[in-house]
Amino acid sequence: MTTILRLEKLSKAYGAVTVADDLDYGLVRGEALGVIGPNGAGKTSMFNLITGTVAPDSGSVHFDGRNITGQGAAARSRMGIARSFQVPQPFSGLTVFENAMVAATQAAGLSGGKAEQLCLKVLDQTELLPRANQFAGSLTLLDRKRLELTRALCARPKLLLLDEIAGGLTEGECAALVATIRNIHASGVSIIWIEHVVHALLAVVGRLIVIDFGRKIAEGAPRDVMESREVREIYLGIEADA
Ligand SMILES: Nc1ncnc2c1ncn2[C@@H]1O[C@H](COP(=O)(O)OP(=O)(O)OP(=O)(O)O)[C@@H](O)[C@H]1O
Repeated sequence: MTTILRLEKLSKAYGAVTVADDLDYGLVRGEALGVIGPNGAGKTSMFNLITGTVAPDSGSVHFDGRNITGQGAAARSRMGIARSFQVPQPFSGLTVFENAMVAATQAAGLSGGKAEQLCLKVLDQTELLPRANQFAGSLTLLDRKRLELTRALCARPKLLLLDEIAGGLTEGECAALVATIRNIHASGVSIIWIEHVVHALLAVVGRLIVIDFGRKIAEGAPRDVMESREVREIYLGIEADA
């Protein structure tokens, strides 16, 4: 078992607001890790520190055997780190296929037939192939989320960061999205998934961490973590001895 990602004593503050406080954990290659925590706990900031759009005040990020702390976002993307955003950000005036092609050419650096082949493979995996010629702006919320996954996968990532991708979906749509994410994970991509829709998260991840005020306050098997005093007290806002 090798570690694909390691955060070492990572800290970041915006003035008085601490978004990362000595964050320290690793991700095994091929693992799916879930992240939960209250609003404003610093979860998205953690993704910004991993993707390199934000620099830490101290600590380091290691990916695929290299210290990448000094690397920018573009370099990290080329190394194999991709993310989906909380609010899907497709090019609405382009078709689904064209959106995928932008990612395959810009992020994966492919061209011509190779880029097209990758797009078709990913669209099949994300179940968007039947919508390939539809404008992104006309997609349902579920399909916009699938397009967000498609764009991230067309960068050919080793590590996929999912930021609250299940929010706003109906139960049935959520189940369909979970099936797609399980499929992506089964193909070998390592995943870190931040999610408030906990039952969706638990259907995919093998380990869970809890972040509060930028600190990792619990970590372990999902069921143990969900039943822990820290989660009851801080995440669910229930007194531990209630
Ligand atoms: N660039 C910034 N400048 C100043 N404050 C920031 C900046 N980015 C984030 N913050 C603040 O840091 C805190 C953590 O934000 P972050 O988005 O990381 O939390 P989160 O856990 O992802 O929250 P949510 O679950 O609501 O998405 C918030 O109080 C936010 O307002």
